[in-house]
Amino acid sequence: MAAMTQFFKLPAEERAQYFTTDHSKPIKLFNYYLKLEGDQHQKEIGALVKRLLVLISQGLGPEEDCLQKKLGENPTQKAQGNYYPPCPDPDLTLGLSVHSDLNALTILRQTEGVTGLQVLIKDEKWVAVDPLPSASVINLAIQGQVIISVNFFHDVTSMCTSRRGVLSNGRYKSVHHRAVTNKVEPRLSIAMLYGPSNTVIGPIEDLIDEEHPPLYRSYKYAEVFLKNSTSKKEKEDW
Ligand SMILES: O=C(O)CCC(=O)C(=O)O
Ligand SMILES: [Fe+2]
Repeated sequence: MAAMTQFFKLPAEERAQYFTTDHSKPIKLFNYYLKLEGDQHQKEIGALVKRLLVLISQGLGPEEDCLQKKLGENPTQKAQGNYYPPCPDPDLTLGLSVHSDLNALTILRQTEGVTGLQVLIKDEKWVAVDPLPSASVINLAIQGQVIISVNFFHDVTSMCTSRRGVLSNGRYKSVHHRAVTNKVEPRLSIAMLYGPSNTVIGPIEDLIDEEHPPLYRSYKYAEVFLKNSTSKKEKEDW
């Protein structure tokens, strides 16, 4: 968090050297993606991701590595830093507009003591997911739309679920969420995005039968979400 805060305090010209729309660059300033590699933190995240995937797989019923297998041999792992300076009139703008994450799961760290993240729950209500000390927010897109807070040592401490027609549109996306700003405090969040590379996304075979047919067609992840050439409109129509 400290390194990312320093980064966003750099003069704009210095940050500008990282600006690129080339998605193959390991460091890019665009949606502020930074690739994490090889440090202790990444190992902790890897262990947390594995544990979560096993727990979810167990909850679903089949083998405990079924989700890990679904994500393929080389799952992608990226970090996105979001910096929200104080805003004189927070009612006029959002820090990050409403969206769904397009990966399998997101682990989010937020500045302690500063509210910002909100999720959309039933009846179109926005609910704040405030930072808990030493906790991360886990945003899942695997089987539905669930936000879990876990502490960093992997005990699930609280769970706030929001179900808005889970997988009703057959997409591989998380709960709708957004970030609001406030007048006083700057806020930083780091989202660790963990997802498939170019594997085929579809239901786990053990969970489908004649009574429970697939609700959507299988597709290659990269085909739909990662191609820069795919327009927003085409993605929505898909
Ligand atoms: O700043 C936040 O809490 C939200 C970040 C987020 O949704 C994202 O990076 O995808
Ligand atoms: Fe997000």
